[in-house]
Amino acid sequence: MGERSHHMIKRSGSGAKDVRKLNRARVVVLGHPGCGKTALCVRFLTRRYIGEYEPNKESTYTTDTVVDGETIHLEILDTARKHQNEKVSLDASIKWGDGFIIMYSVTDRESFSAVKRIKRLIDAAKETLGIPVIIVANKRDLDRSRTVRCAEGQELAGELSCPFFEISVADGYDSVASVFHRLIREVKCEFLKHLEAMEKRSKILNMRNVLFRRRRSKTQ
Ligand SMILES: Nc1nc2c(ncn2[C@@H]2O[C@H](COP(=O)(O)OP(=O)(O)OP(=O)(O)O)[C@@H](O)[C@H]2O)c(=O)[nH]1
Repeated sequence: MGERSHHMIKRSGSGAKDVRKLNRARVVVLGHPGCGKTALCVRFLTRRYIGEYEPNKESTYTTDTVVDGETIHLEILDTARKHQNEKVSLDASIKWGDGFIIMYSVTDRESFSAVKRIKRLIDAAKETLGIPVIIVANKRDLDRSRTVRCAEGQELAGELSCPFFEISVADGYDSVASVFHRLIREVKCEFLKHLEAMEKRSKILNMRNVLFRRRRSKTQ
């Protein structure tokens, strides 16, 4: 996985099995303008739904949340409209993140079409497989104005191998929390895979060093 320097790993006392714990994670919320990114972040942070937000505003929020009994410190980047067309700054935001929410509105086909493009940007910027990405369809309360069927969202998510949620930020907090918690679980899972790969690599290097030293002592 990408840069992991900001993560802290807690280890238990001597003799006990090491406990690897992800203490912090960075989440980036991406999506076409007006799909509800700020509403999603504010709902998660405050449990409240506020109808209108300043558009085009990029914000970073921090919060502590408990997932599966473990507290995790989250930094959440709510990307702004300008970013959707500015590849360089979007790249920087993507490199910063550990996990991603790509959002669209079920009332806006254009926002649905943007999902694939955004996913490609994430894959290109991270240059590695297994980046945790969740696709979120929002505004399901506006069923009469719906232009994207739930099945289309599910199909797209399947194609991109991402978990999928269809929610209404306006309607409640629980589904919003489920999105963030699922993403944190995915980030944790990738983090552990990354640790295991590093440990395996260091074991192989150690073995090579031991063999090398043995061979040298024999020839001396
Ligand atoms: N009916 C309904 N409206 C919503 C929902 N979520 C957000 N909205 C409304 O959609 C509009 C845009 O929401 P924002 O959260 O500002 O969207 P954004 O993606 O942050 O927009 P930009 O900052 O312009 O990129 C606001 O008027 C919200 O009140 C929802 O679940 N249902």
